[in-house]
Amino acid sequence: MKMKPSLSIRQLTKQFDSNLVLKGIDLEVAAGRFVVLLGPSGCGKSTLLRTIAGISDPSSGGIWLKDRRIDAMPPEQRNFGLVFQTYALFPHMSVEKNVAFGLEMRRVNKRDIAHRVAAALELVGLADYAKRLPKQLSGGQQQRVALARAIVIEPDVLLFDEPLSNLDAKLRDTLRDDLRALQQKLGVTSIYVTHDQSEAMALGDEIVVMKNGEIVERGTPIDLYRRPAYRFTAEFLGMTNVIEAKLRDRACQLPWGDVRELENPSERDVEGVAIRPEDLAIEAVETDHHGVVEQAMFMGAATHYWIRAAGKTLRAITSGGRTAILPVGQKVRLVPPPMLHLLRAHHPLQEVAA
Ligand SMILES: Nc1ncnc2c1ncn2[C@@H]1O[C@H](COP(=O)(O)OP(=O)(O)OP(=O)(O)O)[C@@H](O)[C@H]1O
Repeated sequence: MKMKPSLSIRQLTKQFDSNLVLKGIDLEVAAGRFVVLLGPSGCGKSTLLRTIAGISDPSSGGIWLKDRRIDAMPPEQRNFGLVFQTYALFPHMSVEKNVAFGLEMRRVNKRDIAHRVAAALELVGLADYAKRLPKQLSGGQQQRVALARAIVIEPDVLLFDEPLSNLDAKLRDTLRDDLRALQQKLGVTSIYVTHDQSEAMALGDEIVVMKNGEIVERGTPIDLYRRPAYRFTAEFLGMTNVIEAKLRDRACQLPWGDVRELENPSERDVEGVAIRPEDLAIEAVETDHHGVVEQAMFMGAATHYWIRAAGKTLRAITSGGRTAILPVGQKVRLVPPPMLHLLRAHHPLQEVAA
């Protein structure tokens, strides 16, 4: 397999009129890595992806593919494969013609085109659909055609902008798993935009968390989930409870009196401790309670609780559906894990600016 290049984005900004949508993005994507840009609507993920694709020009900064600067290059010369939320297939062309289009533009010879189109359709599981028109396919199949069209050109980089969001839940999971397997097989450097945290965790070698046109932090899904530096990441990635606690040396005291050790006691500018809902056990009690069940929702594999305690609503998730569900109004004790993790309030750029 040909070695795929890395991608470097340096000090990239994008301004629409007076609106600074990207505020100096620095991002390295190592060769063959699958990096997910995750953040709430409007944080600039799509703008960043479109700038990498060359559909949108940066206001300042640069983009390098290995050591070749590409930000002034027209999109068609970048050799990037793009897959968008809307499939953007040519409606009057068959599946194979749609997939062949990029190769015809590159003046690849006919025999090679036929061979490569067949191989790409095989890879996305559509070998039997070559002669169909897009309208004769389901949404999931149309997105597979778009994927075949993106990979058939043997791209240096694959760019995805919420490609699964028009599909229903079941199809979305299947296509997500297939997409990941395909990316690993091809080893193509990939950037994927989503606002869905579970999609980001399932797909990414790394997740880059964005907020207001800036990168908050990046890391592997496990690191960001288990040890986020910032409150924003913790809340965006796992509905984490953030609790104001009194800090005492290497430990903290929770509002209901319990004392717990800290995983990262030397952290500065902290906003609270993190307790993920699945780590917060609850016990029904009659006296000495910490909180009261505000809402309970049975979800099959788990039951989700909203507990009113310490002046706020905390989330708790208990696994298994075998035990009885605690009723609304039930008094409970909260049992957090023995070791807690401190969260920082500000993200790095704010700290630099301060
Ligand atoms: N062509 C444009 N002209 C003016 N403003 C734009 C343009 N494109 C995007 N914006 C603005 O840039 C900001 C970031 O938009 P962008 O689409 O990149 O966000 P996003 O994180 O991808 O959100 P979503 O998930 O909703 O697409 C928004 O405030 C948006 O209104």
